[in-house]
Amino acid sequence: MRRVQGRERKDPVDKRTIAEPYKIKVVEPLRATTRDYRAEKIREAGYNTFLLRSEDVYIDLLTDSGTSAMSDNQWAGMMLGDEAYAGSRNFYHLEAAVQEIYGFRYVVPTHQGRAAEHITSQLRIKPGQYVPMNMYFTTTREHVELAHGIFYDCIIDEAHDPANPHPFKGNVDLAKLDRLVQEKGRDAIAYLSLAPCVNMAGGQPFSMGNLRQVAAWARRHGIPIIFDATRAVENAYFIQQREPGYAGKPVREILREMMSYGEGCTMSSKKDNLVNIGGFIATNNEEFFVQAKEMVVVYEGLHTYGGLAGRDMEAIARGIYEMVDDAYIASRVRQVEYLGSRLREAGIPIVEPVGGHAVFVDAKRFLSHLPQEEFPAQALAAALYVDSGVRGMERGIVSAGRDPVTGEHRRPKLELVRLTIPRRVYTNLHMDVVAESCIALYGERRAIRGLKMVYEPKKLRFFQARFEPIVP
Ligand SMILES: Cc1ncc(COP(=O)(O)O)c(C=O)c1O
Ligand SMILES: N[C@@H](Cc1ccc(O)cc1)C(=O)O
Repeated sequence: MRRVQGRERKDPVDKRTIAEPYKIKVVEPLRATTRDYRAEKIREAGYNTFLLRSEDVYIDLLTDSGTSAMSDNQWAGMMLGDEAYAGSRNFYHLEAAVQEIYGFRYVVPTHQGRAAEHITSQLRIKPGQYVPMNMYFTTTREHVELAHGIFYDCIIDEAHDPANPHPFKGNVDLAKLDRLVQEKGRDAIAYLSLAPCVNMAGGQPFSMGNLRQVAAWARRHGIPIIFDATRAVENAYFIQQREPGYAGKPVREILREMMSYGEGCTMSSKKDNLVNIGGFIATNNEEFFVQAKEMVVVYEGLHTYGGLAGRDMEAIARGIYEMVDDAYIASRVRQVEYLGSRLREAGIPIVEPVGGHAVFVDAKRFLSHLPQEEFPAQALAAALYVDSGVRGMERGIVSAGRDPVTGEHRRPKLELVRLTIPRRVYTNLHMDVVAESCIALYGERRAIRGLKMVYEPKKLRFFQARFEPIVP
């Protein structure tokens, strides 16, 4: 594959490059640093990439959350912010965009996704109830547990195997759902929380076929589906590309069909919606809507702004229409695949297939000389930063935290470093720099030492934990 700022069509007849469907109008300089400087900075940051200053990072692949480049249309919308406390016109634009594109009737804005999760968990979970999810997400599970609910993993087993090439590793295993109902009874289940493009599995989509079956199961048992719609458009793109019957169908229609199987969703707009801040709850359940509106005023702000400025709601509304542009979403997901293909060609172990928002390096295989107690993914993310100033994120034993009942480390099968690609921000030459750094490190992998944790926060420990190298 040519190293150019576009990607090549798979179609052997037409080998022409497809470029990004936008041009760059504003740029932000990047700062290069030396290796010694970075070694000092990561030490000061306790070997945790979350604790680095962004100005010390060269290419920032920590997250795709809130890091998108907004369009000129979104920036123009920011100038039309109606900063009224109540009834801002931008709220009505947001509401209309969600109704039109996601298809849910009622909308409650929140300042970001976890606020929507907080309100939903508190209102919809009775203590002791289970919430089946297609793999955990850190904040979602935390809010389930804070509401005294119990997380239940119902994703297919293939999702826990980084090398398994299943095209829809985000699928739900219906036998696991059946088992839960048989053992605990229907009333022990609060709702099904389904995430498109499952973050912790590597950005893996579910298929429409699987979703239809899950929806039929849920209807039969009277259990609502509440999506975590954070990366739903990326999932819609994979359905378009991989699922029979959907080729050539606009992602906009696919997304609408996906959402039609749910009662509602929580949303972190900081991803698919192409903005730097925001989120919402959307639902067709009027009773839940009324309760959520009552609760949002306690934690976020009035129900027509939910912790957001008018200008932020306008940017989300416009981003919602932009995200369903087929050319945009193809370009976004193909850039992720481009980085994945460079690593794959070099023999670096990554999660296959490559997901929608990030390439996940398999630290277990990359650093096979380190046991999981020495935090291989944490060590690899730190080493990558020292090598090139590229910032990724640990997604392994540190992220998994401790079991609330036993207090023991949870030991996920996946021990990964996530290289997360912000939307419309970097070019493929940046991806080449990232790939070259991973390749160089792979050559020197035996020199990477394990870490010990010297500070461990009680909740969501990966954000602030501190480490030191293990001295042999
Ligand atoms: C799948 C998923 N759900 C929920 C959230 C929570 O969203 P936020 O960061 O906006 O609070 C995130 C990111 O944090 C996410 O990736
Ligand atoms: N949702 C964002 C921010 C985040 C990162 C890690 C987390 O565990 C929680 C939130 C992301 O996935 O990048």
